[in-house]
Amino acid sequence: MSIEFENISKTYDQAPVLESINAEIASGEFFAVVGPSGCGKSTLLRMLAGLIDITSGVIKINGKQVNALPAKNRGLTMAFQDYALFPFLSVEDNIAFGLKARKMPIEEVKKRVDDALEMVDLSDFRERKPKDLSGGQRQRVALARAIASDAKICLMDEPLSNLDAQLRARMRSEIRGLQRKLGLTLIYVTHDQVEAMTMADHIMVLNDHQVQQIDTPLGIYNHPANEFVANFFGTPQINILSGVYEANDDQIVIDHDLKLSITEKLSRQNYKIGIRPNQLDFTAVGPGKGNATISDLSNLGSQTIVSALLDNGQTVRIIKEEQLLIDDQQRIKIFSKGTAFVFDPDKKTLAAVSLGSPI
Ligand SMILES: Nc1ncnc2c1ncn2[C@@H]1O[C@H](COP(=O)(O)OP(=O)(O)OP(=O)(O)O)[C@@H](O)[C@H]1O
Repeated sequence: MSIEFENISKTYDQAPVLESINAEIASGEFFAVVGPSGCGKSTLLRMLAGLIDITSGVIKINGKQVNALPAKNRGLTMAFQDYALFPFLSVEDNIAFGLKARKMPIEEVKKRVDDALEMVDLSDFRERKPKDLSGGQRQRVALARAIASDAKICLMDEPLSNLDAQLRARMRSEIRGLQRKLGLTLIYVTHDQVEAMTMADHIMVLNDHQVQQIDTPLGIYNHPANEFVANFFGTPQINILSGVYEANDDQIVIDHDLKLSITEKLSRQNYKIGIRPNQLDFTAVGPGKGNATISDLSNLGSQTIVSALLDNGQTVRIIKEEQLLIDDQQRIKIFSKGTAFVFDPDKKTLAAVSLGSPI
């Protein structure tokens, strides 16, 4: 089942929350919606579910406008962060409720409930009432209910937010596997860029009431539409540095060792440059040499994240794929080994450029 958002806007008490949202979601696609808290992710999902009104625009499911269709007739299933479970029903009855209501044969209901309970690790909790569960367990019941459903569109709003890291990692791949197997169209709201990157076919990035970019995970990482998107994806965060365009040499100069060769002519003098921490490297040098001083080291086991202060006052983060033992305050020479992004003053991406070799 495909989904289309056509010029969807939403205002609450005249305050805009979403402006002119356009997106097409293909049948069987895993579509993640990401953005910072309050950017309107849940609002978009709730409009699609039919739980709140659309201020203007059209939502289509399988090519048919559904603006006025009641939630229960939209053929969707939902696992929302606060989606209420029936307090008087046991865990298994909560999961089976919708299936029984649709007159599914009882053996089929039992199988689906069993499979779903196993998947979310709650087989031993089937008799319990929601009040006797932890927050994370309740969330898993809501997830199991969505998994067991036979709807072809599934909406999930931060479904893994209350789970511990291990279970969350397992659930990510279980949900992804199940979505593929059943051919579900899955709209998945999260503020977690890693979740979106690892699970989705396409990602919609929302901010400032608007769509910033819709692309594949690698498309977003490799070709961010603007500074916001570049900042949102990637751990540790991309470095945003100031550079000056020198028209004579067609270069953007960050400092005397960090220069970007630019093929296209740029008109303005000052630019923001985005360089991912894995696109920088350094060598240790003697006192008074190089272009930066190490200010902090975080050893993560297989990697080391290094913070360094460039002599011109800008701070950069660099990832080394090794356990690095080096002194704080060590002088280093930073150089580049890959691509960078040049942002114009409106924060749009002008170009992805190759960094010049060290001089
Ligand atoms: N019923 C309402 N009346 C007025 N404003 C609302 C209402 N519901 C949500 N909002 C506002 O709309 C904006 C978007 O809220 P929404 O819940 O969609 O954001 P979100 O991106 O899902 O955030 P989070 O990640 O924190 O859940 C917020 O500023 C919120 O305060």
